[in-house]
Amino acid sequence: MTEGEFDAALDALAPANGGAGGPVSRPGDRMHTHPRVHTDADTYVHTDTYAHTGTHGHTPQDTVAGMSATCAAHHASGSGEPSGTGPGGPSGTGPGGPSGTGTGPGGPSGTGPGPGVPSSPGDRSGPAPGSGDPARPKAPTTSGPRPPRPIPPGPRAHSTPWRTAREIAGRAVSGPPVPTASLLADALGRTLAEPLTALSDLPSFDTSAMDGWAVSGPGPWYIDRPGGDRTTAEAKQPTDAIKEPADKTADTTDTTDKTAHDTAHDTAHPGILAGHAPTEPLPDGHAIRIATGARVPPGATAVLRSEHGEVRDLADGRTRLYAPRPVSPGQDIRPRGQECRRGDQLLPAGTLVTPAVLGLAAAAGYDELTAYPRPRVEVLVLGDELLQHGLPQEGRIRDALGPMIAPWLRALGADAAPARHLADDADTLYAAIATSTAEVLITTGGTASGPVDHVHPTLRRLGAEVLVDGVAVRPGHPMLLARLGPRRHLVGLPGNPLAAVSGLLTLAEPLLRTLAARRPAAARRTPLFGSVHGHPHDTRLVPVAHRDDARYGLTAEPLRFHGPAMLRGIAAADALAVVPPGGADRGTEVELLELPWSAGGLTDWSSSDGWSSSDG
Ligand SMILES: Nc1nc2c(c(=O)[nH]1)N[C@H]1C(S)=C(S)[C@@H](COP(=O)(O)OP(=O)(O)OC[C@H]3O[C@@H](n4cnc5c(N)ncnc54)[C@H](O)[C@@H]3O)O[C@H]1N2
Ligand code: MOO
Repeated sequence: MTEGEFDAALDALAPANGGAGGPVSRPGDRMHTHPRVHTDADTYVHTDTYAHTGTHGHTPQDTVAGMSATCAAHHASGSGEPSGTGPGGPSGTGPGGPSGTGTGPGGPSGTGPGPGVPSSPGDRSGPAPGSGDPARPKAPTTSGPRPPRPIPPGPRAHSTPWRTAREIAGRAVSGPPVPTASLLADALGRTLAEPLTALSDLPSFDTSAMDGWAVSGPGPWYIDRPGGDRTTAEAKQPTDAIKEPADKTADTTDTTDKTAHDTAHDTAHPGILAGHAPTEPLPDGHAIRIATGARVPPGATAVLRSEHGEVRDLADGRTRLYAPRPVSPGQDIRPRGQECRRGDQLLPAGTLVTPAVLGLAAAAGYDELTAYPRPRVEVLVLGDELLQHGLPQEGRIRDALGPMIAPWLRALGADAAPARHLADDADTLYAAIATSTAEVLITTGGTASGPVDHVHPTLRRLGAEVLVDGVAVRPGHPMLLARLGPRRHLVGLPGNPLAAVSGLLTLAEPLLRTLAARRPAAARRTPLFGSVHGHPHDTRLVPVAHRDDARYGLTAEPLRFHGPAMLRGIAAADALAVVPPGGADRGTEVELLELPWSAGGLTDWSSSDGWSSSDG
């Protein structure tokens, strides 16, 4: 069955099942919404496959999240990967015993390894379906007795609830290291360790807000030149005329109207420019041309914009500046200290240094900022099958994680060196971890229990303390977190690319956040544009895109191509939706994990500071 045929089949199913998912056919890469299906076993195809085969059964999940087992099976067979007949043996033979033995996620503290952080009250990855969590939709009713569900092997037995895992990662270190001073440019993406206090008044002098004339008192005004030579700007005007006291009652019969433009753009007499030294006081009744940002001379009472002034040659040969509209005192002058006085706190400690903060700091007189250093992170990409160039071929695939993980870590505030590629060799991995000087090591792949999955044995060999060993989240459940030593940690990301993203956001992000003293992103909840099926026990992270909806306003639209081995969905996503066990219907508000580039966050991912593991 082709992708299109599969989608058509799902569309056809929707009305038959009650169409709970809203519209079923939309353009683009959006995931189709699907009816809630009738049996618990059918609700989450991925896990069912797991349960029946004792091995991973990704294929249905790779295609569409919320779909019936029937469709999934069709799709799986159409895609060339058998459904439910994996190497793990016949249905129901997976190790782990029946469900309900207390190994499911979400129990009281102690179900996860490590420090035993209790589940947060809102942790919905905890109890098994149907256990009365009011926030979770009820499990669909079944038509007959349900056979016991075998527990899948491996990490499942140790799975830490998703929220608990995040809390453990966030508390794995007590706080950031000692702050350091750095040049402004180097502080980007770091967190201020001290309040940003104004080193100067801002503005530090009375400033013209507009190009025009600084004027003193009511008009009309004689026009001066800067530099103390009090002459008119107009060559025709006798010098002595402007040395006379201003005569506000003089005959103002025009002979010629010069437009303001003519005068304002007289480059021979540009007036007071930004950056110029202070000028003499401006006497009452006088005006002087001034540029935006220039110091307003003492005595000036307002700035008249060039487009609001009229320079007229009078019958008596004099030239005067007129303001057809009333000029209010202080108009278009930014008084000294308008934004802040020296010593004012501009930003509190704990502020993320964004480009705007750099600008403010520079404006306020800073050359350096005291901020927490970026955590130094090393990425080790494992897998002999990985190619770094060219087309996938002969069973080998391109490394998708090396190019992705290091810049993503930088966006999370880390100083990540370019990824290193290691052969699938236990001693190589051991040496790389043992000799690394990084505060955080990230490995990709090798977390499961295959013949060349060396991460667990290597951590044992290193005597590491495993804080999280498997998380009740899909994809990515084999992810792990280990303490290698004081303030040295390792996050093991699963090799499947979207599973690695899940691990990055579940374990690496909270750890790096604490190390970098970054504040957690404000929790954001958004209604789902379409239904998403849930895993029976585990939290799901599903790529979503923001989408306007007539009924719900801004919604999160689940995207297709969200299987563990796929990046197509996440690459088009704005966020990952946190789907609780049991799933969520259209319109249900779900928590979103915003992606750094869509959250308005800082995406300082371009380069590292150039450190390598040989640095001290
Ligand atoms: N018996 C079991 N087998 C597996 C389980 C399990 O519970 N029991 N879990 C499955 C799940 S879920 C995942 S996720 C993976 C995790 O596997 P590893 O972390 O050991 O990763 P690998 O086996 O090395 O690779 C898995 C998959 O990902 C591809 N890969 C690896 N690195 C990259 C990369 N840098 N770029 C692109 N793709 C990569 C690799 O070729 C494999 O296809 O284990 C399941 N198995
Ligand atoms: O399928 Mo795994 O869930 O990629 O972690």
